[in-house]
Amino acid sequence: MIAHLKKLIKENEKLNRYDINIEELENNVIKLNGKVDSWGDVVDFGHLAASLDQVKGVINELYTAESIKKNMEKKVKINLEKDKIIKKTDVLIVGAGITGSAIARELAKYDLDITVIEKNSDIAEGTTKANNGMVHSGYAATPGSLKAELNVKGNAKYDKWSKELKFDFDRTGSFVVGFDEDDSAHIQEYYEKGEKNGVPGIEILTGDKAREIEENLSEDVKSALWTPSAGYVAPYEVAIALAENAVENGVEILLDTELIAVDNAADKINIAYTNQGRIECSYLINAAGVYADQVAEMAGDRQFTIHPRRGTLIIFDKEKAKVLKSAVGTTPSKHTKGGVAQRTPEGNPLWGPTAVEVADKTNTAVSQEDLDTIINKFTTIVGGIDKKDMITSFSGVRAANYKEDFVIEASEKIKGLIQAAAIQSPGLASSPAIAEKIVNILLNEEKKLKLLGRKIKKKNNFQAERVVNKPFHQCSNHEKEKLLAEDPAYGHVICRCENVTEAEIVSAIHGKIPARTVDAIKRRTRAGMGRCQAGFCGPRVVKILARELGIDSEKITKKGEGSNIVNYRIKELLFD
Ligand SMILES: O=P(O)(O)OC[C@H](O)CO
Repeated sequence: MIAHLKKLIKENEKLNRYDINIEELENNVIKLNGKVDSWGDVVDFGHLAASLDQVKGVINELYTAESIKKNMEKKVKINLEKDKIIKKTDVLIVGAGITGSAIARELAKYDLDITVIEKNSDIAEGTTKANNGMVHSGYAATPGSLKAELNVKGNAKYDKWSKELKFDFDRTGSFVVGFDEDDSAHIQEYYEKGEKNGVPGIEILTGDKAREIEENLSEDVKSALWTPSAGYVAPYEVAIALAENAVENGVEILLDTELIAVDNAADKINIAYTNQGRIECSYLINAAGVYADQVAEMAGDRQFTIHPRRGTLIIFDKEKAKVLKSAVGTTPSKHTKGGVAQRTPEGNPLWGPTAVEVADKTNTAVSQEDLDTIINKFTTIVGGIDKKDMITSFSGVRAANYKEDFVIEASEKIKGLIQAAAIQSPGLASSPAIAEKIVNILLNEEKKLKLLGRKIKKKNNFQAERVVNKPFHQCSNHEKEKLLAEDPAYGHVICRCENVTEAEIVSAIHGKIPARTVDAIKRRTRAGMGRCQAGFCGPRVVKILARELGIDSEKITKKGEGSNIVNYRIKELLFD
């Protein structure tokens, strides 16, 4: 393997993007020789020192570039043979996570034809769904960075977003707590950064003062950074709300549609080849999350590498909703600003994430070590919650780059390519401001390049308010009676933990962005998110999906191709 890497390194002309001396690089790779059995080992070694970290970046890039090239050659050939044109569009957004959805909705304010492609079967199915939902205040970002600029701006826009798009947002404030002098130094550093970044109301409190706000904080907490502007949301709910509102304003979203190659002849974006056929477009916005480096490579201008960083989260029973009012974070540790104990807007305590570098972008495993790290860290900070209150755990993968800052820019090399990449924390908080920045970049690029050749005007019929039904269990008795008279399926409770009715599930299946998988139903209605974790409602949801989509239950999946739930039937599903 080492010999192969060395050959690749020598052949590759792009190494200077890391300012790496080839000799030094080779020496470092040689140092790894004999100690490396697997790709995972390379990753571990890669984090021993900064120079080795760079080695890992280059190795990662070389491998990615090589495999993309091979895949593209293979897939484009197949696709060109089909030569099917799906559509022509002004702007193609790749990726329907929080970033892509926010950009789509912001661009929908303009007189543009906009298409979003998402390789997964639903919105927010990648990194977004496993985000902890923290709308950070902005104390951790390095002043002068894009993260610093966009975090504070984005955070301030959440009240308006929440009102217009009708998602839950709790601006509860957040702490970073300290136990000793080391922690105090970190808190002081965060305070100074926060002040420079313009975080409103930031202050350092004594432990006692912090306990006046958050009574279950450990007596051992001696000091705390307090930022009242922090809050939390359900990240998938925000992404779906944005995407639905984008659709309400004319955006087309194509799910299960994967970018496989880009025609960039004459150094400009011309055609995006997908697994469904080709899309002709003038602009391509890369919001592809952990795959953004691969998309940039396909589009012809890759200046960054995404190295996946896994984070595990634990969710606890809603019975423990009252344990914390605000979000309580810790001081930084390797690869993370610290992790947080907080609540979801529905009241489930949520702890994490961990931060573990992984080689594979699809590695969302949960290890016992991850779980122990979270439990050990937060049980020393907050009282009143125990392991037995856990209802689920899961992992997501952050889209980290080596600069540890967002990449938000127009390509200088490929006309029409705009990057919204390396969006890791505080990406969720920053997303309203990221979307605005991308729109400004696109408007400026068009003025300069005239790829569309017309003036882009603001629409006067943009509908900012999302049309969405209130959950049935939150309706007044009068509203419930009215709904029941219209549709008796509101009287049929499918998810008993979260009080979700059959009518709501059916409505999600036929919604603006149809929910066609069990997880998509869960993200829109909360069916399966409760204490029993779909033990009761799971099979019933499968049956309703099969009926409404007119397909066999064996074809129903948890989250798209390859995740079928029922293998074969030995008898009919009898329950109702
Ligand atoms: O661990 P970090 O620094 O990537 O942050 C992740 C989450 O935003 C913490 O709330």
